[in-house]
Amino acid sequence: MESTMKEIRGCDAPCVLDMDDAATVGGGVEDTYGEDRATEEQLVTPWTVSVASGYNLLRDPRYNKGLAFNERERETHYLRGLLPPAIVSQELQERKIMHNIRQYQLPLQKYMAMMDLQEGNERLFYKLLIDNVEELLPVVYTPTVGEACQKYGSIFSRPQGLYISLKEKGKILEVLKNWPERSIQVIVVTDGERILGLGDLGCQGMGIPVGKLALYTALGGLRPSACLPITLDVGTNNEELLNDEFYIGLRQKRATGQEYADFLHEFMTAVKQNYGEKVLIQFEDFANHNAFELLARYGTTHLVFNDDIQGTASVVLSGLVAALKLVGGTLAEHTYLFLGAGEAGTGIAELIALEISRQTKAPIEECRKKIWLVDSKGLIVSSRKESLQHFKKPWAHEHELVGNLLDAVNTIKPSVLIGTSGKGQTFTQEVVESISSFNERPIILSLSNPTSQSECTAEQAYTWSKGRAVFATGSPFDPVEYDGKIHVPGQANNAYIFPGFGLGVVMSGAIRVHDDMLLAASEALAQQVTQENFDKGLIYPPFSNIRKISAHIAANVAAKAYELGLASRRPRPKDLVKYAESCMYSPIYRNYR
Ligand SMILES: NC(=O)C1=CN([C@@H]2O[C@H](COP(=O)(O)OP(=O)(O)OC[C@H]3O[C@@H](n4cnc5c(N)ncnc54)[C@H](OP(=O)(O)O)[C@@H]3O)[C@@H](O)[C@H]2O)C=CC1
Ligand SMILES: CC(=O)C(=O)O
Ligand SMILES: [Mg+2]
Repeated sequence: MESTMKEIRGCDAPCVLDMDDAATVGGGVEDTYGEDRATEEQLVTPWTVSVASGYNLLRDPRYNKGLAFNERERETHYLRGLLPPAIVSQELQERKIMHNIRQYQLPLQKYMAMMDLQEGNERLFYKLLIDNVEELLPVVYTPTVGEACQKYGSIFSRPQGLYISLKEKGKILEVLKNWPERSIQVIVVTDGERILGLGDLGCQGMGIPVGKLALYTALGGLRPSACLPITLDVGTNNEELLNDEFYIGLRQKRATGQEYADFLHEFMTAVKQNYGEKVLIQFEDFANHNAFELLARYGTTHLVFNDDIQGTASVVLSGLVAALKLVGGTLAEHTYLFLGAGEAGTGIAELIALEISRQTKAPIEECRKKIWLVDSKGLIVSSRKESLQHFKKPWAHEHELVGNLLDAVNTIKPSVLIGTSGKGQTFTQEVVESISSFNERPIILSLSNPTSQSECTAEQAYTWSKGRAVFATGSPFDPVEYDGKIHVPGQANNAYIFPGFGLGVVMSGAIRVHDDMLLAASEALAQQVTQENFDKGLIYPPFSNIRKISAHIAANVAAKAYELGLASRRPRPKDLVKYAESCMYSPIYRNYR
């Protein structure tokens, strides 16, 4: 087919796609905002495009290069006198900033230095993050981002992302138009009600979408300008914040019921109207009483993905598949016990059951019986069914009541113990010793974030299991020496999945997320674990290879989207891994004419 080609947004290198994908108006220019179609009575936003130079260029994070502007650029862009004479390379700038960041004692100081850099020189920020990912991930992401959200009001200097509060009800579309970028591919949105395991942080949850999207770019190669962090401020029930003079959000209790639903619906409608069908909307850190409903309600009309339910499930399934190489057996031959039956817990449980069903051809209802969950009231069993939230009901198996985790471990005798409770120190010595007494190599995952909420520490897991646990955590822990051997805990965090998953969705032009795409992401991640990793007890590959890993995840996800008929970008690239790599944003400075 003869097709007109154009550059795909979000691709650093020119990528080829079919012009038929883009809605065009006369003259071939996209009328994304309907300005050309607007009647005289309709209001339009007066967008202008200008070339930055001089002082404005130095103040524009996207184009600022600091002392890396060369002589010619300083001349042609009116920078003479605005910079000292030295010209330095991006590499030297990177070394200097890393040196400075390492001087800070407190993680929060490092976080603030990174945020300053992001707001001052975007490419340098991403170069640092990509080149030093293992060192800086805990700074811009969990655990430090949790502390940053708790103190967001005090450390707030310049706004990041888009704040949409109840005050903007009826005007959400207009608010979206205030955002300076027009070609958005991924939105991460929160309402701040369940920020990590820290509870309701209201409007201060903004640190999470900002951090997640920084990872979309650094780890997954999505262009920064294509990423939009959004916080929906529907109030907060956190009394401490409501009484905090530095709190930055609405001082009112959370909207609920119809008011909440209408507000969210206006938001979802406005996003589609403004950015089209193919913007990926990632729900993040919503409380479970809204999260499941939002996913179900918008899963058939919008391109939505819940990171806490789906991304976490995909990363944990991958870790379990890899762990089988260390402990033996098939997924179906293991018994699983969760502490925590919310978004993460039931999301993971369902994907494990789905994969077991796929492997064994047994009905999913049968496969679920291998999986048990404990919530704050004890083991989830059939006699509790009536009072359970809907997402727990499939896990209410026949069993007598069991009141606590230790008794559940002793009764169920799991080989895999997974913590998704948001409560720290709940995998006690007795619990770890018990599971280690009937498993040669128990699999123990303490997924709750941040570090303070981890169900147990790495040191506790290895010591109490006498070095036998296959162990991973949601937030990073240092390696532990036990009995003369170094044990390296992996980081079981959805950060392995969502950046590559998002890239796969965007590059294939997928119009919906399907469970099989989560399985494809999971499978691709598990394939990246090497023998060298296994030898250290790792069930995840190191983050230092994450861009390569993300390209493989993206390719597998895109391949599945094509197979399912959900991909709209034609023609399908032959080599999806190469294509994914070619689409990735590079933070290297550009030369300006
Ligand atoms: N590593 C990763 O990639 C990810 C980690 N997480 C972490 O997982 C944690 C949970 O998140 P999420 O599932 O969304 O939260 P939810 O609020 O949806 O679920 C929490 C669950 O834990 C249960 N629970 C709370 N306290 C206890 C307790 N003391 N004993 C037993 N059960 C308890 C709750 O019980 P009840 O229902 O009775 O209230 C609920 O079922 C958070 O810390 C989050 O940071 C989340 C996503 C990804
Ligand atoms: C990692 C993550 O998404 C969470 O803890 O909520
Ligand atoms: Mg989350």
